[in-house]
Amino acid sequence: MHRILDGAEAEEVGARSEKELFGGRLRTSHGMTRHEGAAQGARFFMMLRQLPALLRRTVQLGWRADRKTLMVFFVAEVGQGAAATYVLLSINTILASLFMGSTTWEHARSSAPSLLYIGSASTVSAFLRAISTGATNRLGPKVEKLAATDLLRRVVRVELTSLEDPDFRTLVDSAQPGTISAGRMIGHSAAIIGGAVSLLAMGGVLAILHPVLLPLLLFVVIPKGWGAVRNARRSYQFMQSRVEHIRQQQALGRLLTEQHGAAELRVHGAGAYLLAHYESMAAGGEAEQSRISRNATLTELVASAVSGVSTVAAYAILAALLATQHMAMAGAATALLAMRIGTSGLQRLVMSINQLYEQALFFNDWRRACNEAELRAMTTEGKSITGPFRAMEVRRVSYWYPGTKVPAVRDVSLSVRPGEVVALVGENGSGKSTLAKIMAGLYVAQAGSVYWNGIDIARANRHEMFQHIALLTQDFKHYPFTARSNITISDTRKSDDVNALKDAVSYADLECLFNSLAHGWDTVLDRTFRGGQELSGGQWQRIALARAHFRDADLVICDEPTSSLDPKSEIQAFEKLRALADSGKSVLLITHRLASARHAEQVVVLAKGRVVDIGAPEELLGRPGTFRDLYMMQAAEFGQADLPL
Ligand SMILES: Nc1ncnc2c1ncn2[C@@H]1O[C@H](COP(=O)(O)OP(=O)(O)OP(=O)(O)O)[C@@H](O)[C@H]1O
Repeated sequence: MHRILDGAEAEEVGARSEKELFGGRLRTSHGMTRHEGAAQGARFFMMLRQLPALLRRTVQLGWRADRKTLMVFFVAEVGQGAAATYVLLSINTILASLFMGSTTWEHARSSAPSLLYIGSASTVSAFLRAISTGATNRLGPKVEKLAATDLLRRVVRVELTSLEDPDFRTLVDSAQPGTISAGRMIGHSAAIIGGAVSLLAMGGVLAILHPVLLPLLLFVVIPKGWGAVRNARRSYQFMQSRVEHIRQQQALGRLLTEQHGAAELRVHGAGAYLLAHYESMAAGGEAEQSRISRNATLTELVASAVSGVSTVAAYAILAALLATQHMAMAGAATALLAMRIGTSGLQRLVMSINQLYEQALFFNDWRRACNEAELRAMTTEGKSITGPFRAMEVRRVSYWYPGTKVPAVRDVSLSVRPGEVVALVGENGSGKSTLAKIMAGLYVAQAGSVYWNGIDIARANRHEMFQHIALLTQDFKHYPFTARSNITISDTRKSDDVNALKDAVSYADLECLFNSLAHGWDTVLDRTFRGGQELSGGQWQRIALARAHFRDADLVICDEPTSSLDPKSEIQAFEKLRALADSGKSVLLITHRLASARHAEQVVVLAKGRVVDIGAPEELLGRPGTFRDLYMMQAAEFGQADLPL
């Protein structure tokens, strides 16, 4: 049986796991997600100051999600407030009549219609409450969906470098709860608006009865509000300090459950090892959460005690007003009723404000992520790229990954023309993939320029440029969709074009495979879905080839496109890429198979980010240099010492 660890022990065990797996104790920095309110301390009045803006934002979201339902909600809430005022004032009239002293049959009879009206007003109020609850329940999910899609729409457009930036990733991750918060804020805002309307009604009645009753109401409720806000701040700060931990814990959880890598995990016995670390990392969070709950209970107790004392004082003052004849009996009875209703209403109001504020802290992360994603979006402006591809010129380009001092690509120049295969070769880490991403317009070089048909792509509309490019990378996506969608996803504008699909399938020699799939082209290529099927690595690579072909782009960028193919298929694949170039397309080919580079018009050899050799393959093989050395090394491995000169 597991021994329950105390807080310090659990923290220590969690820290050990983090060090072993992730190289150190995690930063508890909030990165971009630091929220001023939580950092300064969410003071009650600061919260009240923010309330109008919060309500405005929630209403705006509700308006965007479903304006008709929002209007219905408002009408129902105002109606409830009016009904509550009417009921209370009518009760006061009846009580006044009863306390006149003579409880005669006439008095009772004259009160009967008022009682009937009170009953009707209460029924209407209940009816309106049901309508406003229904409207709130309908709006919440709609707003949540709106917030989630708003965020995804923005994130999907950001520059690739932003997705590799850990701060931005943390921000996007911590914005996820914010989308749920947006939905919840509708409910809390509804409660605030409804509560404020009925409180205004109660306050109005109390003010009519005696002005001192109004501040009394506040004294009872303010301590509760203070406690709630204090706890909201704690739980937000806790969540923020654990965002990084939670991400890493979730990564461990995924490793334990996902199919990819499951075989290795079992054979190497890494499952139990990772599970143990998962448990110890979770223990740290658990201990912290228990500490926060203890503090929250303490705060609640203090708040309830102070509020209790205020309630006793309020009733004592009411009794004093009655005793000193500053208030009539009927008025005191109505005031008691209004105080009772008002106190619980005000308490609910304070709680709703607090809950709205708590959700707003997460919602603000969502807003921050949306704004940041907007700032990091790839521009859709710039010079238009139209007409067929004529040339790409790379001139003295250098690129540094964010936070690195050594450039991954330095001072590189080359060109690509229609009908050419340009092969990028070089050792691991020499900068080939980075250069390909720069040429694809995914990274913007810090020095030098890339020109597409003479237009500097840093100043061009890159979305238009992408329409001319197909990308086939080493880590191409295995979409958990049908075989058909896995190919047509490269150009969704023509996903119904059966002839283009057939061409792509035939290009990648996939006919036999597709005919053998249980549901043909409609088979889902993921075993974790019912009826799904898994493919081999080589078969997946053919799907990726078909995907690139389906796009029918001017420039095809292939990063190690054949690493999983058998020798025969590999030779065929290179022949197909050659044929693609012969049909007028351009191919940028990254490969470690130097024999295949021989079919290129131009070979560019990279070392430590620099071009160390460039020229036609025969030319490079004919003179001493890196390409010739590497080629000889590979040839010797296959027992072909002679160069194919
Ligand atoms: N996202 C990244 N952030 C920071 N550094 C990176 C990133 N990607 C690559 N690098 C670094 O940039 C350098 C060039 O990497 P790149 O992937 O371009 O090499 P490559 O020639 O394609 O290697 P390989 O043949 O192994 O695929 C390497 O030192 C690598 O560590």
